[in-house]
Amino acid sequence: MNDRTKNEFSDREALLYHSHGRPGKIEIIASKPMATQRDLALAYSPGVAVPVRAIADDPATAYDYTAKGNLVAVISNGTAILGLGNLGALASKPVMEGKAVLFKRFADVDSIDIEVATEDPEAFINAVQLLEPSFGGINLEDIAAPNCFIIEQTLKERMNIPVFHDDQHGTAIITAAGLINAAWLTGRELEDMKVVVNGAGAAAIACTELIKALGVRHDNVIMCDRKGVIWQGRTEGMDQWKSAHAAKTEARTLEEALKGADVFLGLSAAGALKPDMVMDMAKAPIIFAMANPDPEISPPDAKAARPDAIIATGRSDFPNQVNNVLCFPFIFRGALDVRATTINDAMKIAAARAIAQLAREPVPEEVAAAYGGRAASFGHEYIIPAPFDPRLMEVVPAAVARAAMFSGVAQRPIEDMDAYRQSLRARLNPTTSVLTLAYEAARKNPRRVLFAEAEEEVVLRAAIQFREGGYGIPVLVGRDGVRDKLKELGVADPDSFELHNAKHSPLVQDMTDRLYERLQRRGYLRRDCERMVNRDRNIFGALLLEMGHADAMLTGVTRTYAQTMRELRYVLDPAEGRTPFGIHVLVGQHHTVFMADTTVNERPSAELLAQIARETAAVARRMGHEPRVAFLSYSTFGNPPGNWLDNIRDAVAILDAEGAEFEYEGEMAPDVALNMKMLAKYPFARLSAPANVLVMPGLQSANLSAKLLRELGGDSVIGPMLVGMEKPVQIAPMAASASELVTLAVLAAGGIAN
Ligand SMILES: NC(=O)C1=CN([C@@H]2O[C@H](COP(=O)(O)OP(=O)(O)OC[C@H]3O[C@@H](n4cnc5c(N)ncnc54)[C@H](OP(=O)(O)O)[C@@H]3O)[C@@H](O)[C@H]2O)C=CC1
Ligand SMILES: CC(=O)C(=O)O
Ligand SMILES: [Mg+2]
Repeated sequence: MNDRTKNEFSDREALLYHSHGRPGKIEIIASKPMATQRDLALAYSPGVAVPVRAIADDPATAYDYTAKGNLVAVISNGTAILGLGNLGALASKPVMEGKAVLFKRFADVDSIDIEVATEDPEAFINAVQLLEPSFGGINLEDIAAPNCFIIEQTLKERMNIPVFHDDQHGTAIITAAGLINAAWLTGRELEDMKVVVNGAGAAAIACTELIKALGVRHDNVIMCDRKGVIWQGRTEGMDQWKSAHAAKTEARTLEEALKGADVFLGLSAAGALKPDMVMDMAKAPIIFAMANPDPEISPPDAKAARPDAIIATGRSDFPNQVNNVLCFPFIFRGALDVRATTINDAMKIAAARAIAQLAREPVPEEVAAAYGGRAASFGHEYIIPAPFDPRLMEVVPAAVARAAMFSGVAQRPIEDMDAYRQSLRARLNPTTSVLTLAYEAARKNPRRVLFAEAEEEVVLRAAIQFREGGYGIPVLVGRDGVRDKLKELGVADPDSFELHNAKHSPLVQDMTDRLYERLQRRGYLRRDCERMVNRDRNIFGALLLEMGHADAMLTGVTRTYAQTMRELRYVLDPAEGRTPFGIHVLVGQHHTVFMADTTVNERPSAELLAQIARETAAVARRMGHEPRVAFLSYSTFGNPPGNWLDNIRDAVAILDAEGAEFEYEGEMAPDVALNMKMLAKYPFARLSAPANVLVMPGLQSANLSAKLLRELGGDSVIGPMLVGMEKPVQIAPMAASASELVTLAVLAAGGIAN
């Protein structure tokens, strides 16, 4: 099934995403040096024996000497994979790997997936309980009811670390948060609401229990399963967990149950709710269709049937994503940080209330972009924060940690809550967040980005991703065969891509006139210009940009950087009063460093070094970092002496004279700039912490360093970003991947790099 109409991607792309490069979504990275014989002697035998003995003497020290305290296992037997049913342990692995990386992405929790091939609850319990030494917490996932209840309850009793069945409690917490807000918006009290729950499995039972604990009355809830209403007296297909929620009612079908109901909570399967069933619901009904990947009813169908409804789904591509991803990373973060022995009801309710409260608060400007084009103020289309809202990381773990401390399950209470909240913020790499925000800003304001080298498969894949991610409209430059290639890449409607080919373009005459006007006094004849327009894709593309057929341009994979720059400069000028230059951004989990000028100016003057410092500091700020600029040199404050230092010293003096409003210092060697211990040897230096903006003394050292880091460094590298051109244009590295190209296209369109 190639399902582009339903999803933002085709099935082929989903498979490519998973198989590309290293198969799967997860890898393990060593957190300690492993370079030398001595490192190995410490990491493994004989050094490792020392922590072994320490842990044997005092088991609590495992949290000090191993990764246990920040490590969660995501464990499944694959009996209820999303709403796809029992497809087995192996088939659940992509989901479990996905959950593991979401733990890392959203809350810096290290996580590993474990698939256990048994449907026998006792065998499953035995397997998991034996894993206690390895982990700080256990996240059970996609295990079908009713065995999931037995499994979780037994493991909670037998294990002394948090055990949390995400489909039950993560879902219940986020459902409760959404429901509290939807009730508030529609002027309802929880105790008066008539609720129909469709599904009677892991998620449905736990959601029902939590909303009842929060005030929804037992008599006001009707639960349905595949056989219809679970009514008091029904015997078929029952178990003790369903019986506990059996209703005293004459209704026997979902349709009957929904008459006059205020709320539909769907935790069942795709398409279970038909539009005509919602017609008889109460005024301003609340419809949470949470089955994944496809909801019980699509939001457009629900909206068409009931325009007055508040509608939520489990998906990210509709407003109001009620999905446990909003909960599980953050609840574990809080639980791990206080070394909680369990995740109890007080912690769950604290998480639900914190999430509900966050949605009611105004969204700060720097977070607004995270909401893309969607409503970002509390209302029908925004009852719940989006998972990539960075405030969740600060608010939810802190609420959970506090509740754990008050309810007496925290083994290591937090002494300074303010400092803890700060440390939570620091765990999120701002560049990752800013890139997310840049992506969302692009979705909010989609621009036309010209991909000048559309014959290249990598460029076409980037253009497809760019369009289907909703980041903007790709404008392609390439020959006619490009449409066949689009088809080969799974695009059903290649004609819907705007393609410019100089061979047929009616714009060539006009372009030639413009180029001739620019170049006639630089020794070019009109026929030279005509040839350039017809033959050079960068010149042709830049003219399209110049003439307003695109808002930004991306090129670079078929020619060297310098050659591409030369071609672009026939058409495009630097922005007034600025000299273009390049920035590489080095992104690690715990640090981000901006390095400039890595691409354009061979020996920058003092004035240019000062401009590079100023503008790179501004880019760093736009990406969420308070800049601390170091002017790098082989020499630190005059030692060793040399002839190349004057420019740097003059650049510092220029910034002094103009009263630059960021920290800067120089000249200094990279180890001084980046290492606090070295920096401390120069107490007069005006950097309060290691530098995060490195202004390089010349292109030789800058370009070499950037390329070495790109090829050898463990961190990921963004860029180079070209800044200072009159029009947003980016030159990608020749070896750029499709996702690197998409990032550059987004940065160009979104203005971060300009
Ligand atoms: N948005 C979110 O965050 C989450 C969503 N979910 C979704 O909830 C659903 C259930 O997951 P989970 O509880 O883990 O699975 P379970 O297997 O434990 O439960 C499934 C339940 O759904 C019922 N069901 C299935 N089809 C229908 C139908 N057509 N009409 C009525 N009831 C039906 C089953 O009925 P019976 O008992 O008769 O077999 C069963 O009670 C999935 O679609 C899942 O994706 C789950 C967790 C989180
Ligand atoms: C979101 C989730 O956990 C599920 O659909 O199973
Ligand atoms: Mg699940």
